[in-house]
Amino acid sequence: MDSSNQLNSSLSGKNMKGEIPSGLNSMEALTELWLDGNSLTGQLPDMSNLINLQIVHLENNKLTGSLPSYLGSLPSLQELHIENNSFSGDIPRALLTGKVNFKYEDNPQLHNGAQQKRRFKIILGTSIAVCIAWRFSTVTLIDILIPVVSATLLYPPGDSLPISAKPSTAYSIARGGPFMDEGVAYYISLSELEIATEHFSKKIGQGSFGSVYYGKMKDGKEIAVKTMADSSSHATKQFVTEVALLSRIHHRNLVPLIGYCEEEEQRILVYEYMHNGTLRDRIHCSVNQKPLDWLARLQIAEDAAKGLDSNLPVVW
Ligand SMILES: Nc1ncnc2c1ncn2[C@@H]1O[C@H](COP(=O)(O)OP(=O)(O)OP(=O)(O)O)[C@@H](O)[C@H]1O
Repeated sequence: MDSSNQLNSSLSGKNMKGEIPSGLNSMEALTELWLDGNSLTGQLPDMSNLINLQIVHLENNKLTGSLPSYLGSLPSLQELHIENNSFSGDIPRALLTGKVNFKYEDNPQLHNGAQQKRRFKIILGTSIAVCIAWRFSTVTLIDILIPVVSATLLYPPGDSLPISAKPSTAYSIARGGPFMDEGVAYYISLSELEIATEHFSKKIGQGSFGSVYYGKMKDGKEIAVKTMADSSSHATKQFVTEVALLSRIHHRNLVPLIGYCEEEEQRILVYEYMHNGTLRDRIHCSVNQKPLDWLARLQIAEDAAKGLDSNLPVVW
């Protein structure tokens, strides 16, 4: 993951089995996909939305099916390696122009349309020569056979149609910006917070800012209340910056700040309560939940990267 909101997945040689999940297509920030040296099966999922994809390594798997023609039109694609799989059908011509570093050896059922055409031309030449020689020696079925053979050779079955210049509709989908212009953190009185947290009785965590408590507002909204233990100038600055920034910035990948409190030497931040535990717990499977699959982990990395997008000032 780099600072320019890019994501690459390096899952080479991880002994992965099964199909490449179709959810991959929603990871538009993906720039590199390394899945080589696994035991992946099935067809390629739709990847037509991955307009930032530059490098794809799928070699040494058990993938089947044909190569979709949009692959040759992915605007950022520079490298595509699919050697030693079981792909079949014709290779999209756009992948053979040299623009993409394309490696496809050891896919016995995969055909290079251009080479196949040359082979047909040679066969056509030979057939005509044989026919002419035969024509001079006999007048049996030749008059019928020549038009049939020519027609078959000029339009070989399976020769792919020219690729449409029309771009995939996926590229033209308008996407909204990362900011949502709604909600501003508001002031919550200490007495209100004491009621909501039952006098700060349910501690749910501890961070560098201070202790975090569970609470429930009068309207039933569940909250995480961060109390500031440190009264140093650095902590004060952090508090002021966090309130100022998070009041303005709402992003679907950032926990929403609901309100704040500054009373009787107390500095408190009130966030929306997140039910699914911490990311750390989920990643390390320390909660009683099913382990996350690699796609979910990749999605989390992408969402975290979006939250840290360079357009947002970050408080460390
Ligand atoms: N919005 C929330 N919903 C549910 N639990 C939360 C929430 N915010 C914090 N917690 C709990 O409180 C703990 C401490 O959170 P906090 O954000 O203060 O620190 P941190 O992110 O763990 O570390 P740091 O203070 O260094 O950023 C978390 O690990 C989590 O268990």
